[in-house]
Parts: sequence; C-alpha cells; structure tokens
Amino acid sequence: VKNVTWEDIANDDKTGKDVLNYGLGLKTQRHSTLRQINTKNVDQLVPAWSFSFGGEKQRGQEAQALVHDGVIYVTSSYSRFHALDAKTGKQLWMYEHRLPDDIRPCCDVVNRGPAIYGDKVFFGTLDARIVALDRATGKVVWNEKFGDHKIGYTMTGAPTIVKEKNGRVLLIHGSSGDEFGVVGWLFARDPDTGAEVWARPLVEGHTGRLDGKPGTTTGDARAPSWPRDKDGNLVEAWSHGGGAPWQSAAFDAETNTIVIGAGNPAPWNTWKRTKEGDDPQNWDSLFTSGQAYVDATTGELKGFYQHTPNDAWDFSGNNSVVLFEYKDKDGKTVKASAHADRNGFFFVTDRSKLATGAGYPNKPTSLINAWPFVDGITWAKGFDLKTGRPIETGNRPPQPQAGQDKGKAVFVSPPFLGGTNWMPMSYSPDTGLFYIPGNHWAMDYWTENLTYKAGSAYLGQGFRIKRLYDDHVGILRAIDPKTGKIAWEQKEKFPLWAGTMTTAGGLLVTGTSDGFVKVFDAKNGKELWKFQTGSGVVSVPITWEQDGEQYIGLSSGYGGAVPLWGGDMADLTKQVTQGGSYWVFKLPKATKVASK
Ligand SMILES: O=C(O)c1cc(C(=O)O)c2c(n1)C(=O)C(=O)c1cc(C(=O)O)[nH]c1-2
Ligand SMILES: [Ca+2]
Ligand SMILES: [Ca+2]
Repeated sequence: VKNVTWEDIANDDKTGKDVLNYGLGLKTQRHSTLRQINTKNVDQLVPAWSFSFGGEKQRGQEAQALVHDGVIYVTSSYSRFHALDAKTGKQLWMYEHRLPDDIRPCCDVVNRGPAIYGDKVFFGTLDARIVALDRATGKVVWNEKFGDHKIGYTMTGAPTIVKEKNGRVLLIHGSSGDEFGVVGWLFARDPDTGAEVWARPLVEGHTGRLDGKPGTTTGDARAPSWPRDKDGNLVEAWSHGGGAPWQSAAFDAETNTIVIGAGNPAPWNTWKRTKEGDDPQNWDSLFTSGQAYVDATTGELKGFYQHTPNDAWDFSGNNSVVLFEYKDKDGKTVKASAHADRNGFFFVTDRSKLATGAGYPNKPTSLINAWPFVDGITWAKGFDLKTGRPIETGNRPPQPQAGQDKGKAVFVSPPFLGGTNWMPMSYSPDTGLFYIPGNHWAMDYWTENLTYKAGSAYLGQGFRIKRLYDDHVGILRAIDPKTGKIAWEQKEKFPLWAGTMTTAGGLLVTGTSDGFVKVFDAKNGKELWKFQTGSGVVSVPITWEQDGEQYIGLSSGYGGAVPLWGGDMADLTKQVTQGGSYWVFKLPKATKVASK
C-alpha cells in the first residue's frame, strides 16, 4: 500500500481524492472542496454499490469511513473493521475483534471510525483496547489495553493523528465509561508500536503520565472544584469522576494544541458532587462537561472552557469542537472554536486564548458568545459573557426527602440525550454557517440514592424521555456563528442521529433514523434529493473523487443511544428495522457528459 504521510493528513481538507481524518480535516469542519455533484445535478444521484457488514450482529452503525488510494476503511458494530474497494464495494479484508462477554458500553456496541497513518489503520474496541492493523492484510500489528473493561472502560470514538511541535507523530485517543464511574483519560501513543507517550486524566487532582513516569496533576492537586466529606477527604464521586473524552479531537497545529470535549461527571447525581448543604453552583466538578485544550507534546491541560459547571443532567461536553476563523466587526480575524452542546447552547470561544493557557480554568473566560440552537431550554436562561457561566433557572432535580429513595421529578429540556449528541455538525466556509443535527425533546427527571458498585451503572438519577412537539423530534438547523441567528431549519419525525457534511457544490448531506440519506441546499435548506437505505442512518457521510467521478458514502444500520435510553422516542423508533451496510452514490455517467 502507499504510505499515508503527515502532509497527506494535514492537507486532508484541501484534497478531494482522499478522506484521512474523522472530521474531513484537522479542524473537523466536515467540508469538502468537491463540486462535481452540486445543487444543479444532485437530484440525479444513483447508488453505485452497497456492501453488507454481514454476520448476525447488527445494531448501530455510527462510523465515518476513511478513503485512501481507492480503498475505503470503515468500522462496524461489535468492533469490526472492513477494507473495501472504493469503486466496486468488494471486501478486501475484514478484522473481527474477539470481545469478552462482560463489556460495558453504555449506549450500544458502536464504533465511530478509524484513524490512518503510514501503512496502518487504528481503531478502538469495546473491551478498552486500541488496535493497529496492517492496511494491506488486516493483520494485527499491535494491540494495547488501556483500561479495565469490567469496571466500565470501553472505546467507541475514532482516534486522531497529530504531529507535535518537535516533529513526532502521535496517535491520540480517548476512553468511554462515565456511566459506570470511571475516570476519563486522553492518551498519546507511538503509532508504530502503540507505546504510550503521555496520558491525561480529566478529573481535577488526578495525576497524569509522561514518558512512562508519573506526570503533572490535572488542575489543582487539592481538587478544589470537588467537595470534601466531614473527615476532610475528597468525596467518593471524585475517585470515579468521569470526564471521558469519548468523541474525537481537533488539532490546532499552529499552537500545538489538541482540542477535545470532556464527558459528564460521575455520578450524574449533582448532590454527590456538592458539599452537604451547599449550592451545587459552588462545585464545578472540573474538568468535566467542557472543552479541553491539551499540549500535544506533553499532554498538559493548558486551557478549558466548561459548558455545564457541576453538570446535573448528563449534558456532557463531548460533541465536536470545530476550529474556524471569521472576521469580526473591525475586520480582525478571530481564531475561534464552535461547539453545539447537549445542553442546548451553541458556543463560540476564542481559541487563541484557550490554546495559550489563558482561560484556565474559565478565568478569564474565553467565551465569545453562547446561543440556544433548540427551542424550549429549561435549565438556563443564557450565559453571562463576563464570567462565561450559565444563568441557571433552578432546574436541578431536588434530593430525596429524608426516608425516601427518590426525589421529586422535574421537567427538563433538552433531556440528557441532548439538543444534539455525538453526531457531528459541519461548517461551510462558503455559507459561513454551521449545520447542527438537533432534536426537540424533554424528560421527567428525578434524583435517586446510590452507592458505587464496580461494574454497575453509577447514575443516581431516574428519567423518562418524551416529546416536546407533536409534529417532529429531529430539527436540522443552520446557525450563523457571528449572530446566533438560525438561517434555516428542517423538521424530522424521528430523532436525528446522523452527522452532517457540506460541500463546495453547495450541498448539505445527512441521514435520518427512518432510513433516508438526504441532501439539502446548504444556503436555504431546500431538500434536493433523498434515498431510502433500508435501515436507520445514524452515521457520518463522506465524499471523495476517484478517476474523475465524485462519490458520497455512508453507513446504514439503526441503533445508538435512542433505542436503548430514549423512553417514548425508543418506542417511536421500534418500527425501524435493523441493518448494517455501507452505501455509495454517484452521478450516472451520461449526466456527467451532458453537464460538460
Ligand atoms: O460518558 C460516557 O463515557 C459516554 C460514552 C458514550 C459512548 O461511548 O458511546 C455515550 C455517552 N456517554 C452518552 O452520554 C451518550 O448520550 C451517548 C450516545 C451514544 C451513541 O452512540 O448513540 N453514545 C454515548
Ligand atoms: Ca482529503
Ligand atoms: Ca455519558
């Protein structure tokens, strides 16, 4: 095989013939420069081929594929990996990871995709390993266990390749497991051997590693954002604190900074992370439910902006953090980060501040602005732009009364599954808009007593997800990052659980839980084309060019968190049949000739 170089990866967003990053570029904008398929001809799109992932195993297919030199690299449910001929769909090889019986993924047996570098591909497995495969044969080159799957460590996210400032290429990956009460870690490895270079825990006061030795502590060693008990010891929750970086990173090469979202604090129960008798808003549970800025060379946490301090609703902070630039009122270029959070707000932060250490932790704030991107948010009125903190409404679920094991239920929107979730948004530099696959829904939410038990769910909350509107759940919205104005929207009957992609051809591509791949005009939201794939689409589209033709590809196969945790919405999507296939589309040849 032809080696993938760092230059190939760094230039990914400008090159149409390959797709080498989760995010279609290091900034993770999910924008392609290809324009052969465009607003004028997309209605003629036809399937080129479809490939079945096979086996008896189905469930959610959430992956974003990579493409290099005519080969598609895609992962499927239950820790499987396929290499496919991009033109014909013929399987070149398959790797099926042997999983133990006692894995504990919270939210389905999903995988979001591989990373690629040199002659290898890399992916995370549900038994908390990261595996490197030979691109030519699919044979295992190395395989590293990073956590104990029996207590809840697992991995679903796609890894990232970066080159740190001294010229070393690193494989970056996170962990999952907050719902079982494990501490979230971000890892950097040598892609050739799998050897750990550094590791960063995302709970304040826990100690990292560098070059095989104990490294620095994350934040303040005394962990002042976590309370102490009567004896002066940190509370039990601190040892299990969560903060898992379970989605993928962006890389700011200019400042040598890895940018990644940190997960929810564990347990969900806000009172277990609050000093007895005190206001939860005094205990932030750092470094959870926010965006983390990590030095690529040392693994040092040098910046952090927290979207939900002392997160009581499992909003988490994991969703993609997209790097982009815009001109402000005075014509000055602002290097910004954008993030659509499960808490319902779309955040624009000053990346230049965060990447250089100011703003850590939250002081002074790097927040430029935060706007709602869904209707009906109950937990906060907005954000104080001076402090960067939410203006809460008093929506935290109360503690159980003495002698009771459940507290009074409160009505919360968005619910814990979020105004949006892992399905990544995209940014078009042509329209200047972000495209967020959102949902309108809510939950009844109450506090429950709990104690930690290794390998058991560690939540301390009960919930039931329900509708917010009669006519729709999914809400695809285009938002202007300078003003927060919604440029257009499209409603969907079922929850939206697929990522979006934009192209220079003026297209916005996504999928729906009732099985369609859909293409919209990125400028005005007009639906231009759709195709039924036979199962729900909860994956992430890509596009590439081969031998003069542009292709669009994505996985089909319903699953993920909604059918498992979604209450009324899980009931709604019971009618969606399972599947597991990769679909590829292109223009008919005749159309290509005619359009010249
Ligand atoms: O905190 C975690 O460790 C963690 C991990 C995952 C995961 O790895 O899939 C999800 C969540 N949390 C989560 O809160 C969530 O809503 C969720 C949805 C999905 C999915 O694939 O549909 N995964 C996860
Ligand atoms: Ca590319
Ligand atoms: Ca979680």
